Amino acid sequence: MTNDKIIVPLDVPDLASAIALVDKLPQVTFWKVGLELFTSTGPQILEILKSRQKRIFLDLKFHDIPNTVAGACRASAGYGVDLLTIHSTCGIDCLKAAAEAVQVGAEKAGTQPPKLIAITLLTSISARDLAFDLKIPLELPEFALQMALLAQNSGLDGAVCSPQEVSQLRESCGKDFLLVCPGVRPSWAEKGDQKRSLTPAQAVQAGADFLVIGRPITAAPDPVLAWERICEEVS
Ligand SMILES: O=c1ccn([C@@H]2O[C@H](COP(=O)(O)O)[C@@H](O)[C@H]2O)c(=O)[nH]1
Repeated sequence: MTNDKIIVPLDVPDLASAIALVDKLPQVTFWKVGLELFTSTGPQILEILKSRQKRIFLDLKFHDIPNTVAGACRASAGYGVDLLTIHSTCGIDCLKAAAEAVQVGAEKAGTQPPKLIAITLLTSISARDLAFDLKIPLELPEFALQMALLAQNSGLDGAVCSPQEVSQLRESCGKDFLLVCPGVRPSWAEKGDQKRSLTPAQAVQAGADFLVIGRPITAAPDPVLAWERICEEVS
């Protein structure tokens, strides 16, 4: 069974483990490469995924000053990946510079630019963490919405949000703004460090374009069975 809405993260320490996971789950069409694997292997994993006709979400969550982030976005766009992340809290100048940089980088490399999407608020942050640790004086849903609108007004293609905020963001940002949801947990899976989760079916019903689901699949005793159960629930 395949489902193009589900992105599976390759959160593993090295190339051999990544290839083993891709081989174990040939049904998965969209893989996410994040900080751990990219730091350990560099772009080699991207070439391997492309040679297997997989779609790629390069989730490096850039957060720096505009000049530095623009350089990183230009370089990333040259890899021909499908999705790329930056934090909304980089600010408007940085978001605008990043949006322009992916176009320039892709054009220079002769590839399609990735969809640039902004992290609104990490799904591991609770309302309590936001208020008491980060001292943000806005209600969590309002903060996530403002971060999504900042990204949209800066010319980005979409946002990463928890499934708990997706319906509100969909209503405010419109149908063409990509909404990608990590923090998705089937009822039978452990939440781990995810603090604002919903089930796969609930996340899709709420308006998510893509679900990022990792450990419930990759750490399951039988990853293929876990994948099948989730695909069934979503369809
Ligand atoms: O707010 C965010 C942004 C990114 N992620 C990433 O998604 C996956 C989730 O993996 P699970 O194993 O399903 O928890 C992971 O790679 C994170 O880096 C996120 O969780 N929240």
